[in-house]
Amino acid sequence: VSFLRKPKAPFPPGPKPKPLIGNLFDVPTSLAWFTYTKWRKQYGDLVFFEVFGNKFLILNSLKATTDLLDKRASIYSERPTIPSILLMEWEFSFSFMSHTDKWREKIVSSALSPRRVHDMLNNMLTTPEDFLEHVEQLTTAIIMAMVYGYDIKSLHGDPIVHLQQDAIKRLSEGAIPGRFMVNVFPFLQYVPTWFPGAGFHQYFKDTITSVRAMKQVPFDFVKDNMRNGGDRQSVLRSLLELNETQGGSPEREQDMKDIAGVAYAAAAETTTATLMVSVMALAMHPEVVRKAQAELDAVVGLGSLPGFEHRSELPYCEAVVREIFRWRPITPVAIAHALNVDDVYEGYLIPKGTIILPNIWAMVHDETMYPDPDTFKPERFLNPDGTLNSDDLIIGFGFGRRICAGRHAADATLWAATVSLLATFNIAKAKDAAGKEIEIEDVFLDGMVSHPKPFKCSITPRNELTKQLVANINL
Ligand code: HEM
Repeated sequence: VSFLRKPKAPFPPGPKPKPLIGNLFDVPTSLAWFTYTKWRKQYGDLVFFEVFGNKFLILNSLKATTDLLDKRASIYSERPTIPSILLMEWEFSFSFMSHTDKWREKIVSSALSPRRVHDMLNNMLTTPEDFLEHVEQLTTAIIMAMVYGYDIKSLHGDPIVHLQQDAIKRLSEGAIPGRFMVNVFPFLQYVPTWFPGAGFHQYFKDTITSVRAMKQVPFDFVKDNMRNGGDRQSVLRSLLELNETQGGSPEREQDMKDIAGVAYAAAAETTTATLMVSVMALAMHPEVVRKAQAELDAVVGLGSLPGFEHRSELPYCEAVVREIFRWRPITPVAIAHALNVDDVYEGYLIPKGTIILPNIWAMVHDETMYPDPDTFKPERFLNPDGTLNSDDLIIGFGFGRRICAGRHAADATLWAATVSLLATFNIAKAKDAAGKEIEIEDVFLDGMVSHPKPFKCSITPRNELTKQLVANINL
């Protein structure tokens, strides 16, 4: 009786597909969020497209995203499978996470100890030109302490950091849509290794070795620590102890090793990139630096370091942090969700299996919410009397059941690092030999996590007092 069925609702609007290949030639191969945002003007908040029968839906507004990913979370919370990610054994990272409560209290707060931020300040004083590396070292140290109870002193020569950097580099490269044809034609994974163009087999094989080592070596470290009665707390350790109290299943132990392995990917790279945005935004906006420093001096006092106990008394600094997350989100298209049944929204059919791409970039640049969206303006989060307004949603952390599990840790890290830097250093554009300011290019690199293009800036102690403060911090 299918001919009696009511005609199905149409798909949402989008570029017109060609037979078989669909929109293969319409989809952007780099910096996708700019194209998706352009499509918003043309097609609207929902943009639908197809590539070889795979269906995609771009969500270009916060309303549509909340309506679907939050209010209908029960059907919009799967993750799509990306062939290259499976073939590299990276898939564990996208299919887990219900253990988030354990992360918070004890472990997160000890990993965020002020000592690590102070280490960064100290490094800024000694070699300010390496500021990007100091930022990366801070976030890596925090994550490694949180997940493994493992202390790093430097990014250079640390064996565990090295393993993680290699694995993540391979993930980023391997997941770029156009990098491996196997993502477009999944059947290619079955062609033999000697087949022309099958070089990806070797790449994936090496990646598997790299990913396994990246998970195994720090796991052994935690096990050793537990066996020897060490008292280093960590997420992995508390998961393993939980497993032991429940009878100790080897499969679950394997899962836990995998969960911990994702830490560097999900946590260190994202937080590093956001801190880079922080330094970039401050260097480009001297008036913001001045206002934030004035607030810090009034509340904390020049020559002292801010702590979390000051956070609620620093509304302007809080607005700066919110604006950093908004202005240049480092996960501009979040992480794809997948829909597991047919759904109808606003009169359109969204078919089962559609891959949902939340375009965070379009949402944080929505002029009805954030007028003049490309301008870095912390005031947009303040009431006229200088208190914070109610817009405290950080869109950059994603949505619904899949919202970032580390958002509190990330937010706290960004806050602590940003206000500590502001309290002790002037951050400004660097100058060339002739004394002329070197402009900072507002350019971001492509990837799952979009970093600012490396840039130069000047980081100098505010005065002799803050210089001495930082120099003596660790003594
Ligand atoms: C500024 C830093 C960070 C940003 C911008 C960020 C952003 C995101 C985004 C956009 C998602 C996907 C949300 C969605 O699918 O709707 C996500 C997921 C996730 N994040 Fe973060 N993240 C950051 C830091 C962290 C940190 C520090 C951790 C761990 C300590 C972490 C752990 C995770 C995990 C485990 C998931 C997967 C959640 C799931 O699939 O259920 N992230 N993050």
